[in-house]
Amino acid sequence: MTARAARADENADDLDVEEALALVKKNPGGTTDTPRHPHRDATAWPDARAIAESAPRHGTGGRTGHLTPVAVPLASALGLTLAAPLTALTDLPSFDTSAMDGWAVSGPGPWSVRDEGVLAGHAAHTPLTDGEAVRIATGARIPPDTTAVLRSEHGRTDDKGRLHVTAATRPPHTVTHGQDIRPRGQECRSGDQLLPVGTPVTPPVLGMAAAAGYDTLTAVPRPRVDVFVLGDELLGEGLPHDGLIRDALGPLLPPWLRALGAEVTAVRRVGDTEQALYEAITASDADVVVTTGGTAAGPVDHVHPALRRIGAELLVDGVQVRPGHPMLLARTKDDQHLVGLPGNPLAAVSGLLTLAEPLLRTLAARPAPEPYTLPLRDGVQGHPYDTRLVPVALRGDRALPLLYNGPAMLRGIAAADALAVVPPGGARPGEEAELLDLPWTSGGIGVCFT
Ligand SMILES: Nc1nc2c(c(=O)[nH]1)N[C@H]1C(S)=C(S)[C@@H](COP(=O)(O)OP(=O)(O)OC[C@H]3O[C@@H](n4cnc5c(N)ncnc54)[C@H](O)[C@@H]3O)O[C@H]1N2
Ligand code: MOO
Repeated sequence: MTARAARADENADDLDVEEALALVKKNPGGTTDTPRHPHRDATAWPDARAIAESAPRHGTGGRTGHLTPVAVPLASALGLTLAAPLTALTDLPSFDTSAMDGWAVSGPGPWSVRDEGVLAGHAAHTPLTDGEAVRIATGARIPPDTTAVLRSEHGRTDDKGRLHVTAATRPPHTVTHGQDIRPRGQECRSGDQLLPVGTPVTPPVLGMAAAAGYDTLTAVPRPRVDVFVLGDELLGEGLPHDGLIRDALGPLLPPWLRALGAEVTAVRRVGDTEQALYEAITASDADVVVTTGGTAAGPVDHVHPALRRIGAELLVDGVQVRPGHPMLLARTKDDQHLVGLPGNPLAAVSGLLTLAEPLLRTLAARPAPEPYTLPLRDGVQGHPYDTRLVPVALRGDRALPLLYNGPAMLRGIAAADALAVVPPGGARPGEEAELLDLPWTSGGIGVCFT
C-alpha cells in the first residue's frame, strides 16, 4: 500500500490514547488481562440494531409496532406493506374470455360466419347456434353456447364465406372443446385470498389489486421523518471557505430515508443552540426525528442536553461501532423516536443503517432483509472492541474493501455496493463477512426512491 493509500485507509477508528493504552495495560479495575471497553455504556452493535427494531413495540404501536394502517390509492401504494389480505372482489376472469384473436365457434365445422365481430370491452353478444362462428378478439366476452375459439392462423374462409379448420392445428383439422377459452374464475373466485397481510406492494401487486377490483389498498403508511441538520459551519451551496464546509447530509439523507421506506416531511437546518434544537424537536409531530451532528461532547453538542430537557428516554446512547460510535436512539414521546446521527458523514451513514433502518422497518411493517455473507478479497484491520462497517464493492462472489473509509469521508461509500460488518479484531483475506446492502444496489434506483 502506498503512503497515500495508507492515509486514505485512515479510520477514525484509529485508536484514541485511552483505547491504545487499554490494549497494552492490564485492565485497571480487574484481575485479568482482558481489556475493558473504554465506552462501557455503549451498546454492542447487534444489540443496538435489535433495540431499534423493537423500540416501536413498546410505544403506542402495540405488539406489532407498526403505524396504524390506512386506505392508500393504488398510485401511492408502491413500497408499502399490506395490512389487510388482498381478497378478490370479483371472479378472474370475470366472464368467459377469448384467449386468442380468431373466431368463436359452436359445434364442429365448417361454420357460417356472422357479419359482425366481437371486440374486447363489449357487452353480451347473442348466443351462437350450432354451426355458427363469429370473429372475436383476445379478451372479448365469449358469446353464450360457444364451444371453442379457433385462432385466426388456424382457420380460412372459402369463397362461400364458410369457415374451415386448416391442417395447422394439433391434431390436424380439429378444434377441441373449450380450446382457447379462459373460463370465468379460472384464476380466482370472488372472496379468494390472493395475497396475505405483510406482502410488500410491488408493481405486480398493484396490477393484481387493480385486476381484482381495488382502487385503494389497506396498507401501513410510510413513517413520517423530520430531518434536522445541525452545524453553524455548514454551507448550502458553493465552495468551502473560511472554515465553513458544505452540508453533505442534507442532500444524502432524504433520498436514503425514502429508500428505507420513510416519507421525509421536513429537512431543516437548525442553529447550534440547545434552545433551537429543543424547539425544533418539541414542535415536530413526525413519527421519527433524525438529527445530524451534535452527538458528541463538544461545546456545541446539544443533542443530549435537549433530550434531557424534553425528558426523553435514551434507548441507545453510543454504540460499539466504527464509524459512528456516538449515535443514539431516544423515545421523545409515546409515538415518536429520535435518531441522533453523528455529524461526520460516514458516521451518519453508519447510524442510519444501525438505528434508523431497523426502526423504520418496524414502523412500516417491512420485512427484514435476508442476512448474507461473502468472502472479503482483502483483509480488514479491526478495531479492538468495536464492530467496523466498511464500504465494499461486490466483484463476482467476493467483497472488495474500499479505501477512503474514514468517518469524515464519503469517497469510499460513494463507490460502494454494500457495507461489510467487520467484527472486533478484524478480518483475514478470504474471511466471510456479513454484508449490509445499499438499497439502490438491490432494488434499482427508480424502484427504491419512488
Ligand atoms: N472528545 C471527543 N470528541 C469526539 C468524539 C469523542 O468520542 N470524543 N467522537 C468523534 C466522532 S467518532 C464523531 S463521529 C464526531 C461526532 O460528533 P458530533 O455528532 O457531535 O458531530 P459534530 O461535532 O457536529 O460534527 C463532526 C464533524 O462532522 C462535520 N459535519 C457535521 N454535520 C455535517 C454535515 N451535515 N455535512 C458535512 N459534515 C458535517 C462537522 O463539521 C465536524 O467536522 O465527534 C468526534 N469527536
Ligand atoms: O469514529 Mo466515529 O465512531 O467516526 O463516529
